Amino acid sequence: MTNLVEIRDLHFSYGDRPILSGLRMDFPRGKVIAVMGGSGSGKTTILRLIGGQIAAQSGSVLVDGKPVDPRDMRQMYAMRRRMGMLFQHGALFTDLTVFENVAFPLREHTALPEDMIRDLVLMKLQAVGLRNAANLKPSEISGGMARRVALARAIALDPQIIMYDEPFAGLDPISMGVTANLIRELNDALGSTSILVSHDVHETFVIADYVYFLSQGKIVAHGTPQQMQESTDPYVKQFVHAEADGPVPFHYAGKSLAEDLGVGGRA
Ligand SMILES: Nc1ncnc2c1ncn2[C@@H]1O[C@H](COP(=O)(O)OP(=O)(O)OP(=O)(O)O)[C@@H](O)[C@H]1O
Repeated sequence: MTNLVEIRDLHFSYGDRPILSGLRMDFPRGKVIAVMGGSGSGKTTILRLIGGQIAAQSGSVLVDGKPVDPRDMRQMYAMRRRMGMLFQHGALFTDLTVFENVAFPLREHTALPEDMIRDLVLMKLQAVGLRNAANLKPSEISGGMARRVALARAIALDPQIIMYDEPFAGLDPISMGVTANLIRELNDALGSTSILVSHDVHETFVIADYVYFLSQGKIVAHGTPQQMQESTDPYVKQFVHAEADGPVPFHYAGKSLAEDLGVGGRA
């Protein structure tokens, strides 16, 4: 099977508020797949459904051919061991050193002897260029370095799937480029499949093999970064060229301003 993750006819709502409707997405093995879209369009929700933190009302999420079922604790534990996640605010443990932060998942999920944990942690830190920062605390490193430590921690168990939620948020342009290159290099070195949620068109298009554009819980466009660059679709154009005006809504859906102000009419 070429797809490591497959989403089919997926519908998800929070209470009676529909968030995702009729989603179909493929995440082929070995590729970096980006999910882009406006704020609140449901990108993080997709990651949480793949990670089994929430369950869809209908449709399916298959990981390596098996349906993700959050109620099946045993299966979820085994699946999550093969997933690395780097969340937007995936903060490091501030009281632990860089070394101990990266060692954490190894200690949690394996019974490896200490000398092997040490070698694995140092190899992961070497991969992100921070082997010599192993003994520092998070307060002693920069924001860009902290993101790289979080990356080393996310790949500590050599995951099959690595999910990134806004990995470039809050980084300076140089750290952004470094992080983007690392995401691609680590994906290829580990032979994993990366799912990248990002707003940052430039960095994302440099490293992604394929891009999905989400708007209001639906896929509105998909293709290679080059196809997206050349797209004439108004959603894609607005997003790719960072235009303020276009179909991507600025307001959170709900009552009109006129209704809220009690002045009648429809805005
Ligand atoms: N626990 C929750 N309960 C109710 N609604 C939620 C919950 N989490 C998210 N939502 C809503 O679901 C919608 C999709 O959220 P999601 O976090 O997936 O969006 P996103 O595309 O990742 O947005 P952003 O880019 O701003 O992080 C949003 O409108 C949000 O308000």
